Amino acid sequence: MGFFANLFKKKPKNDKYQMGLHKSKSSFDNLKKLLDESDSIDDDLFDSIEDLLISADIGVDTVLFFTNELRKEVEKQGFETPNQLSELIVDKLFEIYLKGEFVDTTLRFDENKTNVYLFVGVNGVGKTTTIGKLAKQYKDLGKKVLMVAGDTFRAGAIEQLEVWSKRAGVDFYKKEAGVDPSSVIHDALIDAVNKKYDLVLVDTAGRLQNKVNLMNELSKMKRVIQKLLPDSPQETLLVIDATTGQNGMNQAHVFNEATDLSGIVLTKLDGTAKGGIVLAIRHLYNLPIKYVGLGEKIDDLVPFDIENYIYNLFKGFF
Ligand SMILES: Nc1nc2c(ncn2[C@@H]2O[C@H](COP(=O)(O)OP(=O)(O)OP(=O)(O)O)[C@@H](O)[C@H]2O)c(=O)[nH]1
Repeated sequence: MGFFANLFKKKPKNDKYQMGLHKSKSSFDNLKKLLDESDSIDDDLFDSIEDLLISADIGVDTVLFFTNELRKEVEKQGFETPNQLSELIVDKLFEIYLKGEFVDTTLRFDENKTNVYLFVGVNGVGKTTTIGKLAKQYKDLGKKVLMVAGDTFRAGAIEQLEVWSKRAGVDFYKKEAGVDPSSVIHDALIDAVNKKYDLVLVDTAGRLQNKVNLMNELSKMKRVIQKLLPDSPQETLLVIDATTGQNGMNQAHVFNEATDLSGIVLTKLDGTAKGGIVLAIRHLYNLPIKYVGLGEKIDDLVPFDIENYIYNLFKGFF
């Protein structure tokens, strides 16, 4: 059974996905309109499909790869009417995402240990908000959580994180602004281990300097963490704002080269019609998207689920 048949039999349902992908769905509805209104499968149709998918931010390289695969399959299966393409498009999008392997989107969490998650990414992408939302989820699971203000650079960052720690009902560790972030992390971790915290969520400064500085700063933080906790950080998550499109892709490129990322949190998916960035990131960087932000409220962060994602983009098609 193909991905398509499986998916639409199962009908994965999650209201948050449905609402959060509302804008992106409109881009994909245009694709349906295009297939409905076209008379034949020809180069013009493929060009229009490419334009539509590029406008949904799937990215030029990924789209060209995708339509190439689509053309091959159309020829192989002898399809003639545009509507026959719908199922094939769903199957091929899955293939692009899965690449023939199981994509593990769970966050690594070692029971009976102090786990450390490091959040990196440029200013304003939603790091603080994401840390607050995730803190609440782990707290609700009964875990002892500490939020650490590792962004000592930007005025206001420490206070903003503190507000979120209160909202989530978890503890907070800070030093004064301007202090070396690695020293904050070091002292926070000693405290966290002594007090048996299950999870430490570390915010980091979001300035995108040159790659060498970024690399040095991140590797210093990791050295400090690993000296105290050799298996940590369990996760180094790059936070990307889905509304920034190709800019977000460039950030993925720079951070991926500067440090070992374990995954991505894609925020503000609710605020864009360009939700296709999910596929571009996966196709080009092989990084799993582990969580997506689907709104500003504390509950609006959900584990990324490719089935829910594709189902909610294609729901009106069939
Ligand atoms: N709609 C929507 N807004 C979000 C989401 N995540 C974060 N935001 C908003 O994005 C803005 C920036 O979020 P922050 O968490 O302050 O971003 P940051 O990366 O910590 O920024 P700096 O502290 O400047 O580095 C805030 O207004 C958030 O409410 C999301 O998933 N959806």
